[in-house]
Amino acid sequence: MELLFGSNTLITKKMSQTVPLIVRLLASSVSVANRAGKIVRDIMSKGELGIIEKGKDDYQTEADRSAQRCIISSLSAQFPKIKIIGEEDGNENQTSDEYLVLDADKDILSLECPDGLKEVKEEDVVVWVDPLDGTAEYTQGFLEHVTVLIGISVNEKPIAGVIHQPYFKTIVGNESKMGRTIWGLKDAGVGGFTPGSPPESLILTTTRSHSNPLVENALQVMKATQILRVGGAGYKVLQLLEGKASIYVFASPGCKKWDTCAPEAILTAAGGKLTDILGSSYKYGATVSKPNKSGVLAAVNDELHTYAINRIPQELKDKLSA
Ligand SMILES: Nc1ncnc2c1ncn2[C@@H]1O[C@H](COP(=O)(O)O)[C@@H](OP(=O)(O)O)[C@H]1O
Ligand SMILES: [Mg+2]
Ligand SMILES: [Mg+2]
Ligand SMILES: [Mg+2]
Repeated sequence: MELLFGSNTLITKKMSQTVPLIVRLLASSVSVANRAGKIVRDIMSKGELGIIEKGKDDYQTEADRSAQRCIISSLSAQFPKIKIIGEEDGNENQTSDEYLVLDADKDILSLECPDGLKEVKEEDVVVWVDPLDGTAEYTQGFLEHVTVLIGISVNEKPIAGVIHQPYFKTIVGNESKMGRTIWGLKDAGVGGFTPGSPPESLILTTTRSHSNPLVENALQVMKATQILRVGGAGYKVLQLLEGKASIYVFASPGCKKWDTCAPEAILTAAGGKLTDILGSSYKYGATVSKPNKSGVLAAVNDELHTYAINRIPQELKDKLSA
């Protein structure tokens, strides 16, 4: 009787406690990323991509626009004071009831919030949204490279994030399920996939569609046994998380804060590191410049990250220093 009374009290106490903002925001981000992934698939199935050329080798499709509208409408409806920055211009203030998602993932809601994040307020948070990472690959049919990225930063640092893969196929019995969502939270861990150990030999991952002589130079000096060339910052960091590659090298401007915020948060939560090619961390506050001018260098652990930084020639570092 005493035991029953004790556990009931505990349950009541737990339910009456409110879930911290960061956990609620991550749980909502997981739900909305799933919906954005469905939008990305539906637009591809209809076949009307509505491609716009934003710049050289830089495209936007109806999927980028609609997925961003879904994510920004849904998160701003629930967290009105949070600053949300999305890749696609002219979309920030557009809200749409059609795509409104007000659910929050139940498993994430039950995560224990790390002590240092329990008191975070909406005003301290900036969310970076890449509604479709790997647009070039999306238009060319390399659909498994495509991800939806929602990165959560607090006081300029990426502390949580979601990478959703709309085209990841899981076979359950006779049925196949499309899409999976990977998440990470600083000091709490990562989930949604099976982490893999780094490969035995040095395997690099890099851009498939935005290479240039600087990018190639940085790859050559690493003395790797293999170089994987795939689309999207999200997909490349997933390859690190899954043990398919150990270093992501991109010695070029081109990636922006929305490309790296979510991947950096998840990689860091898993024990890895993402910086520019000089080894300095990017900041993710509301007023920072959007381009990652000094490239991207990410590794599964500190040792491999240091190895890579040390191999980049000083001349190349000078060329890319901001
Ligand atoms: N030279 C460049 N010009 C424009 N965008 C670039 C770029 N280099 C990289 N990016 C952006 O960085 C992300 C990862 O690039 P990559 O696949 O080449 O590694 C892509 O995001 P989006 O697909 O979301 O635009 C891509 O557009
Ligand atoms: Mg783009
Ligand atoms: Mg991107
Ligand atoms: Mg994009």
